Amino acid sequence: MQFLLRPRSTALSFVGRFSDVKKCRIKRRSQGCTAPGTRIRHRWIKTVGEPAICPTARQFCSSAEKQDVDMSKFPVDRIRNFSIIAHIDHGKSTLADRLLEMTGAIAKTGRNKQVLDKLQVERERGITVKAQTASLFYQHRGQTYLLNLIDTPGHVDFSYEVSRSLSACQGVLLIVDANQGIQAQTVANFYLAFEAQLTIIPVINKIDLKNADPDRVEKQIEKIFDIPKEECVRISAKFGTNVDQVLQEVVKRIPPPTAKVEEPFKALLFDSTFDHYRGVVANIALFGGHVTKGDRIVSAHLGKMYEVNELGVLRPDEQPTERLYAGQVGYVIAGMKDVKDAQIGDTLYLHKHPVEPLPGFSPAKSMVFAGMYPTDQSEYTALRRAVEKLALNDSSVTVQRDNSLALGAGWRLGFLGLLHMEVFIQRLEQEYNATVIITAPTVPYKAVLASPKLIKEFREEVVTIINPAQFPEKSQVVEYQEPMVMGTIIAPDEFTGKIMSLCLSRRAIQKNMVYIDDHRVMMKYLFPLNEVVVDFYDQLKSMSSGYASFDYEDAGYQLAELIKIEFLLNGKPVEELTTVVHKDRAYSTGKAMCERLKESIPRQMFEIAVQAAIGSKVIARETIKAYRKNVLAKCYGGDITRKMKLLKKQAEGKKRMRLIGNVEVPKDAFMNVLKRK
Ligand SMILES: Nc1nc2c(ncn2[C@@H]2O[C@H](COP(=O)(O)OP(=O)(O)OP(=O)(O)O)[C@@H](O)[C@H]2O)c(=O)[nH]1
Repeated sequence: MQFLLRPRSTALSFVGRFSDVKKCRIKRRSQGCTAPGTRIRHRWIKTVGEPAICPTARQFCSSAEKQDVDMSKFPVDRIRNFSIIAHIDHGKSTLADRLLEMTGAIAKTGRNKQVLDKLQVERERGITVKAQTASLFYQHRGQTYLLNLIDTPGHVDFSYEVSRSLSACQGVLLIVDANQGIQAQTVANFYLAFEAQLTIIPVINKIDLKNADPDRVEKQIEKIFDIPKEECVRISAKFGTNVDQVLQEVVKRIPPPTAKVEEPFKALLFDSTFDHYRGVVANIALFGGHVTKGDRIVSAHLGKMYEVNELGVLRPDEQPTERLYAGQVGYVIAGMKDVKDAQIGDTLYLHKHPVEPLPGFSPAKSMVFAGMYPTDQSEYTALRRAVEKLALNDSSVTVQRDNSLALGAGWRLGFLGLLHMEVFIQRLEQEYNATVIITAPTVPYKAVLASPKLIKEFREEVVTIINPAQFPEKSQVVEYQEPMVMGTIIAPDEFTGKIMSLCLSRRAIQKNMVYIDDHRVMMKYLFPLNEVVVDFYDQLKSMSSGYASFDYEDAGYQLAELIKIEFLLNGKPVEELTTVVHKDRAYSTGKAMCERLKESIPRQMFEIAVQAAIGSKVIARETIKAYRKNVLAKCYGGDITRKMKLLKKQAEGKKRMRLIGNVEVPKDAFMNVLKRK
């Protein structure tokens, strides 16, 4: 029988025999460490059937292979800090597995699969959501090198994770799939690294595939990125082919950090997580000096002082050490109670030795907003706790309290994109057992206000509207603006015509089109964010048989003719259905939503008018017919005046119901209409 355990003294979990680990106590059920079939018994987690697939478990098994290196004497010129970046699924995490194995950080079991993807949602979806750091010791020509690697996510929604990881590095491995070639996120990630002036090593992965064409990919890299093909490394991360060459190139080509141990302590806080027992665990890159357990440190941005309780390196699990030195990447726990205390991009310094803060980086910008409510209001408090905890671990989510007449108390949440939103909700459901109603996503519009009353109310002239219900009327504004994005599409040229008409239908303006090789084109389009946020990528994928890739970046705001559509049930507006659309979409959206509402609301004793309206003008209408109760059923023959009296009474009853707007709308009707299709 095997047990998955979490010893009290360390953050490590491992699989072992009961007798080996009697003294250990489970601290908590750690994220991602529970395999299907795992259940908690007493204070132990017992794995039933399959042994736990806990990645951290395997790493502990390899602890014997860990080298003890005296970091105080470790020369900075033998440190390399680098990130692995690529388009989604091009093999970043698989390469990270091989690098961890080859440097002895984890045991070579043949079963290591995306070891650094620790969250349950990451393992289920097979994608990286959170960047992960690992410190490796590598022997090269008789010398030990310290390699700090950061595995990053590939999806556009998480590119903020990539850019902040790059701030702790001097170089990157740019992975490109030997079969798919350069894709949209390859280009986006290349430019992130290029603009940060990092050394870029192109790595062509999956050369074992039958359809691999590394020559073609090398040509693409030469043409698009202007990197000579001789600089590319060809590997198979899956089978470990040439992976050693990658390590050699890292040592040879990526420069060491310029940090000096003699300088005062100066560190960039580039990532953080929240542990309920120990508070904030901040990942830092040291740009100078050293920090020791017990030191008093200050965060430059907030000016708050903390005492370092624990620090160490990530190998890839936390391994506590006494000190961290210039050039190293590691973690500190310093009694920060809230992730907001650990502002990403902040500079840490020693209490008595203030330093010039590092440039840092701007906070993540929410691209998509949605309302979230408990399915049952009695679960509000539990859900509030879950949202707070999860938001602590994901500082790129913005949370504001919100109230809805139909759905009760809830929140308006801001996300970096739709996948980010889905991942957040999946984590709420899986990690906190919460069930929620999520409203239709909307993008942040801007309105330049004309009405002095509104300016006073909002306390500014240009307001950002994240809740369509608060969208100001046209008469009250000078103009509306909508967020724009610069989209990059890469696809085989046979699909160019179809893609162009799809983009046109999404109000996009073509900016550029180049051939990246004989058969593939790269197109640049300026899109309104609203047009790409929901289903654009799905449509693009299906029309190109899965061959097109898409990425976008923020491109500011543009003037737009926007219209607020309200939905009414028997004349009463339903606030949470209010939608903002471009004027050209108003009629089609109004009609489609009315039809969906009609399908979702059951027939009642009176007729229900479902209307879409722009101001006082109704633009679409559906009618839900009443059940006609036969009040005359018991009147056989008889007096006509009696029949008329009964029918009049029934009509009055219906009128009264309509008048008080007593439409019974089942909760799932809202969900059906609000939910994205
Ligand atoms: N045949 C083959 N498959 C590979 C190779 N490297 C990775 N894969 C497979 O490609 C898929 C994606 O690999 P990942 O390592 O998860 O890719 P990733 O870039 O980390 O993905 P994201 O984190 O989601 O962006 C997995 O099914 C891997 O097994 C390789 O060298 N050869």
